[in-house]
Amino acid sequence: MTIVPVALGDRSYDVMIEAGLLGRAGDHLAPLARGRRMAIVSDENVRPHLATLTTSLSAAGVDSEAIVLAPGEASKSWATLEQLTDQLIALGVERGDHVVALGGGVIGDLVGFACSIVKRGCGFVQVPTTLLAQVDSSVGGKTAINTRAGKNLVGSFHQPALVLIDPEVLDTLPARDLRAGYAEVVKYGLIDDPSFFAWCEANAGALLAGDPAAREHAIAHSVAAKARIVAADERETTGTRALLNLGHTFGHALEVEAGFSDRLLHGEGVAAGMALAFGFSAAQGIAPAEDAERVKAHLRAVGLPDSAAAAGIDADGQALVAHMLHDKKMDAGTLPFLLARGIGQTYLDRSVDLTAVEAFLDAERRS
Ligand SMILES: NC(=O)c1ccc[n+]([C@@H]2O[C@H](COP(=O)([O-])OP(=O)(O)OC[C@H]3O[C@@H](n4cnc5c(N)ncnc54)[C@H](O)[C@@H]3O)[C@@H](O)[C@H]2O)c1
Ligand SMILES: O=C(O)C(=O)C[C@@H](O)[C@H](O)[C@H](O)COP(=O)(O)O
Ligand SMILES: [Zn+2]
Repeated sequence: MTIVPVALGDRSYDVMIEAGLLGRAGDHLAPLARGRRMAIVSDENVRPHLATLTTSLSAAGVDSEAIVLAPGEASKSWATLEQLTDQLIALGVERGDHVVALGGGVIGDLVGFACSIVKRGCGFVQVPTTLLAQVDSSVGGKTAINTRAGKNLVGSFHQPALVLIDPEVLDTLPARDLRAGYAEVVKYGLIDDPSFFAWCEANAGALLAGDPAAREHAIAHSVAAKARIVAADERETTGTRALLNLGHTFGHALEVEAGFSDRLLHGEGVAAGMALAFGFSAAQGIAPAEDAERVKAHLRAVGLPDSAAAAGIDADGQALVAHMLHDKKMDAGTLPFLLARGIGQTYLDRSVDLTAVEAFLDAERRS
């Protein structure tokens, strides 16, 4: 088993990664159950894994009750949050209990947020079942729902008590969702790890084909990178954690245009967003054009969108920049952007001219 510690003082926890771990999850969850019934929140598509988890819990002497929600980004909403908090309260969840979030990033973000407000905060455990959730969303404690105005605009920081990752659950994940999650893997290479980006170029095929060694390496490497960044800047106050937002200012604007629907998955928006961040950096003379082209070429090679058009979004620069003004990185009326001096050289630029961003997006749209 690989164990990655997330060092956050009295909020520290471990991320355990091991093939087949879901079938043994009960052993790790029993101490958190304190002899009480555990609530598990999941979605319809995850039912086969829910059965494995409940069996493992009962073998460890823990009773459980499942709440199964509708799948998809639309569940990160006020309506589903209200329904879920009512259900958790009806189940008698106490502050000292730990609710299990079994699913992708949607379940993890929603359940984490619900657990941060039910009874003013109860515990939770992340058992991520998508590549995206295993490499990114289950670690770090960002929780949220979407609002009409934008992505993740209402939420909290609420750390899980434990993260259990079983790479084998990815065997049932549809190829499109696997690819979308892969965008967040590539992100770690582009942020500050050029040799990991080179590893991605060489191994993406094997990883996306389900090769266990490639999959486990990508998960463990990504989790370690995320744990390091989160430990350095838990609440995104110094600029370090903002690096994890590479591609997201552009990507979230594309997601708003798509109406948080299956038309554009989060990872697809991030892929297009990273291509745009590199394209803009190159257009401004900050990054070499070859690096921006290399990023786009890799995204295309794995079937991810490398532009707004490839993501199926036809919106002008003004409309996209208007969405960006709701970004949570806004600071005293200016919008800091994640730009890059090259592959593995991402930085937070606080002096980006939004009219230049608009012009760049309009030129891209015409090209
Ligand atoms: N909190 C964070 O730090 C963070 C980081 C990245 C992304 N996110 C959020 O995560 C969300 C995207 O997460 P996602 O890509 O996991 O999407 P998701 O949770 O919608 O899961 C994708 C699809 O896979 C299905 N699924 C999940 N596990 C499965 C399995 N093992 N087998 C078969 N089907 C399975 C789901 O039902 C869904 O249809 C977005 O809302 C994004 O904003 C949060
Ligand atoms: O954990 C982080 O910090 C991230 O930024 C990870 C992102 O991949 C994730 O999509 C996150 O939810 C975006 O954060 P937001 O603050 O822009 O909503
Ligand atoms: Zn993301």
